[in-house]
Amino acid sequence: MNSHPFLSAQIAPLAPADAVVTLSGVRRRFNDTVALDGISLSVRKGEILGIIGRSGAGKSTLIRCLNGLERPDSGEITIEGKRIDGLPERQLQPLRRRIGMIFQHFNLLSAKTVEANVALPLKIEGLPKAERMARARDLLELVGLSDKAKAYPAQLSGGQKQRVGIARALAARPALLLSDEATSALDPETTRSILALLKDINRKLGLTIILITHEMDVVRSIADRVAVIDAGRIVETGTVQSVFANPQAPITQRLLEGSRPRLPEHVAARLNPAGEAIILGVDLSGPYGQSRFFTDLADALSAGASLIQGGVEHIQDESVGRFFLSLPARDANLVERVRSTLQAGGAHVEVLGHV
Ligand SMILES: Nc1ncnc2c1ncn2[C@@H]1O[C@H](COP(=O)(O)OP(=O)(O)OP(=O)(O)O)[C@@H](O)[C@H]1O
Repeated sequence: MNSHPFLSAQIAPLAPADAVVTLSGVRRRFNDTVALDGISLSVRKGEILGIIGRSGAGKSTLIRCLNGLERPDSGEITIEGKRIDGLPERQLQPLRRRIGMIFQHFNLLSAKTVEANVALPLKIEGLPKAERMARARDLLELVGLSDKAKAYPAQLSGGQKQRVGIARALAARPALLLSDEATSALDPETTRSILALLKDINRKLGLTIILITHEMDVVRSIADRVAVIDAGRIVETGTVQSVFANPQAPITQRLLEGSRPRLPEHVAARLNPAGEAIILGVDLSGPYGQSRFFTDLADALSAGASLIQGGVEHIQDESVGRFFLSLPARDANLVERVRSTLQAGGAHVEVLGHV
């Protein structure tokens, strides 16, 4: 469900019983800059939440508050039911181990082998060598790098380095994996393979993942839910399909611009409050987009509507579509019939203007 852009940041949602992470009214300012302006959200066990926003929106500050590197000025942060805001450093350390992190530039130690990098968090924990090496071997198998255990980071590709980063992040069996722009430095094909690996690990281990990114495609391919952050506030949350099908906040619409059909420029430039043709924007998601919509669309086209532009795509297992139709403004009955039929099917229909 989409939340109202102006309410979501201020009203703390009730945390679900199986929440791994809960933030409530988290604020952080740096002198005159408000980096986080009352962030409230929770992440359920086994969920993948994508947090997306432009540069400067507050993503890094949010991550740093989650892993205890930054303290909020006010508000509460709970990880697995324990308040972490305001804890002294000594008490933060064991809680920090409950959070695995992967980074854009991998942060591997170049002088250590792949298996030593993976086993490092366990060495810090004081696990005996045989146990940590056995765990490193299991993790390297999980990420498909068993044959690189003795290699050094410089001998690996970017995608392989990130696989090592993922294995290392999982070493201490974290409750939460934080991914900070983990695919931003990778090419599209490698990005897809890393995202598929994260989804696979999420399913196999039931691992909760927060993905911080500025790329909608990352969110689209693996997140269950998305939270859009802008100027330190959550301006929109919802399932990935609902946010892609019908983005509410202007910033979400801008972030999605490149990945959804748009009204052609020459039509958009001529939009007016009055004119011969009414332009409708139609957003749909779910089963309606798979069959009945096209029957209804064909009926509308044969009755006098024209299709300007549009398409349907699959987001994970659900179809999401966006279409632009033009209808003769003088035929009010037709306009109303098309509108009510599409709405009855579950589409969101909006009059964008006239040309
Ligand atoms: N230590 C700091 N001192 C002063 N201002 C800061 C500090 N850290 C962050 N800010 C400011 O807070 C705001 C949010 O910054 P933040 O780094 O969290 O954004 P971001 O979404 O992670 O951006 P990017 O995607 O570019 O990394 C920005 O205006 C930034 O300049």
